Amino acid sequence: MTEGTDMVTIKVMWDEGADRALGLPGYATGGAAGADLRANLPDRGEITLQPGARALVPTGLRLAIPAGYEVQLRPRSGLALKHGITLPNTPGTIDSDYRGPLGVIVMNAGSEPFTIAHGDRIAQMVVAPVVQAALQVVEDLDETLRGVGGFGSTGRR
Ligand SMILES: O=c1ccn([C@H]2C[C@H](O)[C@@H](COP(=O)(O)OP(=O)(O)OP(=O)(O)O)O2)c(=O)[nH]1
Repeated sequence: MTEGTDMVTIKVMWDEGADRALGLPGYATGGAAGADLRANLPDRGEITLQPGARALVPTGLRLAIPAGYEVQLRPRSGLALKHGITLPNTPGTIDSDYRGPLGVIVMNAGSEPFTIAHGDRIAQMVVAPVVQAALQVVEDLDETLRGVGGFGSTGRR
């Protein structure tokens, strides 16, 4: 644990048939925000994504995230830059009350086929606090400098 970094305990259960030898997601450095998730493909061995294709890649894990937190699934920048590998739903949302298999939706936005092998680090998980909104209907909203301007209303530069 790095000094200054908050820590929360997340209970993890291995999925049936998952390869436990891959180990739990790990933080590469003391200051890393994300723990890398590995493709857990003991039966299939690998998945090849053609350009533009996507697949649900199992991690072999189930989580019990404490109430008040979520897990976000994010792409790895190296895979994104070198191969165009991304997550179409980034950041993927893992709810604190979800107990099913943790899957990563991986998409090949590159121009070459890309093969994900068993044990490859395909994405990263970031733990974040959650705030829920109490939505309240009113007839007027307060005035602001921006007002209704949006979608580029402040210009390009
Ligand atoms: O990349 C993802 C996204 C979601 N999930 C799981 C955990 C999450 O808690 C659940 C539901 O996700 P989400 O709310 O994004 O999906 P939905 O399409 O709105 O489905 P639902 O009606 O089940 O909420 O699916 C994953 O395993 N990987």
